Amino acid sequence: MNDIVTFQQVVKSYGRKRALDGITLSFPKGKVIGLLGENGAGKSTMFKMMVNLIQPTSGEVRVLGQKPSWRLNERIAYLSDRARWYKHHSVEEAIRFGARVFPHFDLEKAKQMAAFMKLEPTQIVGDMSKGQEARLQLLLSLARDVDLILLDEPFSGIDLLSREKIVELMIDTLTEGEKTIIISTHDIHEVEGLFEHVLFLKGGNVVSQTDVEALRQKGLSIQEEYRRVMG
Ligand SMILES: Nc1ncnc2c1ncn2[C@@H]1O[C@H](COP(=O)(O)OP(=O)(O)OP(=O)(O)O)[C@@H](O)[C@H]1O
Repeated sequence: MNDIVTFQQVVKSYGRKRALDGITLSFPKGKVIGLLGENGAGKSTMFKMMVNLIQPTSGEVRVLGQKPSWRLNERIAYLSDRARWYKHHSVEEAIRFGARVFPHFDLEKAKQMAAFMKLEPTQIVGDMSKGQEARLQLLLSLARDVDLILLDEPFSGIDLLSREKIVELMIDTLTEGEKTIIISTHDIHEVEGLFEHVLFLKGGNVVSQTDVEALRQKGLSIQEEYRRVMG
């Protein structure tokens, strides 16, 4: 199995609104993948389907070769674009809580990432800035030793320099392994170096998908390709 997630003719309707319009695509295994598209293109809807939070109106989704289910979610880390952490927890407590409740959580890795992301162990979530909380959320997902990591807009609220550092850390730690990471973001320029494969979504359908190496060989950046296919 070379594809970790597949969508076959997937439609999702909310009343008369079609969030996904018969989408057929597959996400290759073992890569860092960008799921890119304008507001309302259907990215969050796709993530939620992969973790069984919503079901397709019609069509079929397969994740790790199976129908999405709560049981399968043990092998997936999912960071929602609306995620909030417990306000009263300190960074240290959040990490210990993560180790208790999330399957395959690497406590040591989480502590190292917190230090790298300049989060003090005693800092309280309720007192954090948006960007600090976003860093905490991100590390709690990245510290899980799972097959598939889904990050829905993980960098929003994180300032430019911190984002660049975090992206560097992710490039160092993620691009070599077996894991598949799917990331949606609007900050394409700053995370260019992270992606190995990109999918472009528009109006509930995939308009293009390509390996980033193939783009580079054509002398194109992801941002230039985005403008070309979305324009
Ligand atoms: N619960 C819902 N009820 C009605 N419409 C919805 C619901 N959830 C999503 N939609 C609609 O489905 C479409 C796709 O939404 P989705 O959140 O998947 O987009 P997105 O690509 O993640 O957007 P963004 O980049 O703004 O986060 C949008 O038009 C949105 O308004």
